[in-house]
Order: sequence, then C-alpha cells, then structure tokens
Amino acid sequence: MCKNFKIALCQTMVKDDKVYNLKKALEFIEEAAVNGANIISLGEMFICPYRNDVFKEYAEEEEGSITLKAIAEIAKKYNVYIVAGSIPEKDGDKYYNTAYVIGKDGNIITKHRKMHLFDIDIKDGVYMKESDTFSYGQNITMFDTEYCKVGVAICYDMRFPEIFRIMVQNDVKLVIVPAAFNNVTGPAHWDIIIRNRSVDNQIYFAAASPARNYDETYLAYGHSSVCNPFGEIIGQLDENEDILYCDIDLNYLEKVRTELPLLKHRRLDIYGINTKK
Ligand SMILES: O=C(O)CCC(=O)C(=O)O
Repeated sequence: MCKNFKIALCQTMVKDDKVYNLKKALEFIEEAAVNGANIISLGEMFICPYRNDVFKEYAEEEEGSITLKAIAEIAKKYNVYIVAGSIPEKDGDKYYNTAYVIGKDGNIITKHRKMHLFDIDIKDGVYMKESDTFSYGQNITMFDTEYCKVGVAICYDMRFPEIFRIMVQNDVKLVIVPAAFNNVTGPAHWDIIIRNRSVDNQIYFAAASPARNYDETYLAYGHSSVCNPFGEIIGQLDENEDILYCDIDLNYLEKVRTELPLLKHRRLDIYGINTKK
C-alpha cells in the first residue's frame, strides 16, 4: 500500500452560469492532475450558486448528467480520484446536496448525500434553510483507495463529530469535505472544527470551499484547508480562486497514533454508544 500521496483542493469561483462553472472546475482539475495530485476535490456546490432559488434549476439526475460525464472523462484521462464537490441531485421528486466520488477508471465509486441540512438563522448574520429544497441523506460515506480508506461528508456535516468517529472506527485515515462556510460562521468556527475533527480522530482532514464571489448574496468563506493528524493546519488558501496541494503521509499518521495513543485509550467499555464497527 502506498503511504504517501498528494491531494488537491480546487477552490473555484462559482457564478450563476453552469457552463462557466463546469469549465472552470475542469480546468482546475486538469491543472491539479498535471501537477501530480492523486485525489482531487471540488467545493460544495461548485456547479451552482449556493441559493435555494436556483438549486432545482441546476439539479441533474445521475443518469445522463452532463456534469458527471465531464468529470468522469477527466478522472479517467488523468487516472485520478475526484470528489466532485457537490451538486444538486434530482432523484424522482426529491433533491439532494450530493458529492459524487469518481474513480480512476471514470466510474462512480460512491456518493454522499448531505446528512445534516443547513437550517440556521443567525440574527443580522446569515439565514439558510436547505431543507426547503433538499431531502436528508441517510448514509455515512467511505470508499477504498490503494492509499487508505477515505471518508466524505458535506459542509454542515462536519459539525457533527459522531460521523467522523464512526469513520475512524471503520479505518478511515483521510476525510474530504466539500464545504461552503460563510463570512459569519467561517471566521468563528472553520479552523476550530477542522482542527478538532483531526486531533480527536488522528486523521487528515481536508475541507474544500468555493472561492468568494462578492456578486452573490451568500459569501463563501473560502479558506480551503488541510489539517494533519496532530491537529496542525498544513495548508490553507484565502478567499480567492486557487488550488491547495498537500502531501498526505500515512507513516506520519501512524507515528502520531503510536506516540499519543488516543484511539487505543478510549474507554469503549464505558461509553456504551456508537462503539460498534
Ligand atoms: O456550518 C456552517 O457554519 C456552514 C454550513 C454551510 O454553509 C453548509 O452546510 O452549506
């Protein structure tokens, strides 16, 4: 098993224009692949503005999806894994905020439907009610690679530590989270959550955001980040378009787990909940 590999987080600018957004995503993926990335992630809703009034208009069914076809082709061309940020998925009369994972052969390996929908109302801050459009995903999502098992969640999901502990119990060593925090909760919570999820679970944690578009009502925080298993942020962008590259070193992860054996020291006999594999 290869213990070292490179991930790239593509922080693209998202406009109210699907053709533009897809073209931009493909350009960034191509650049990341040429620069040696093995696993590439796009941000949450890289294909459409983060707004309830446009989600249904931008939504695609899995079968026949133009976006997925293009991402699959580029994954195969460059022999890379792609966590295709998220897109609005239409399934019958339901809609989901969905991250597709595409394998090196261009096939869909799995998909994560956002489990926790972002329904919040911070006075004079930010209002969002995703459940006006989307239905709840029902599954924790993990997939195997030749490097390690990888977990996938979407944005608000990252606030719920239970799912990452379950992932770790299933041997996940890297979590990738397409996300789009905002200019209120981003400065307050983004770094803390990323570092907490990493340090508690002794995993690499990568969060990929869209860039900030000042023409939009929802101002994405940007700041795509990667944190190592010791809780140190080893790479972070600002709010502008860019690609973040980070080397993942699983020997380092083992070193951290050996020197500070938190996972071994858990009192699973006492906690009594969520301890099953
Ligand atoms: O949790 C937050 O503060 C932001 C979440 C969010 O923007 C989302 O789930 O899309």
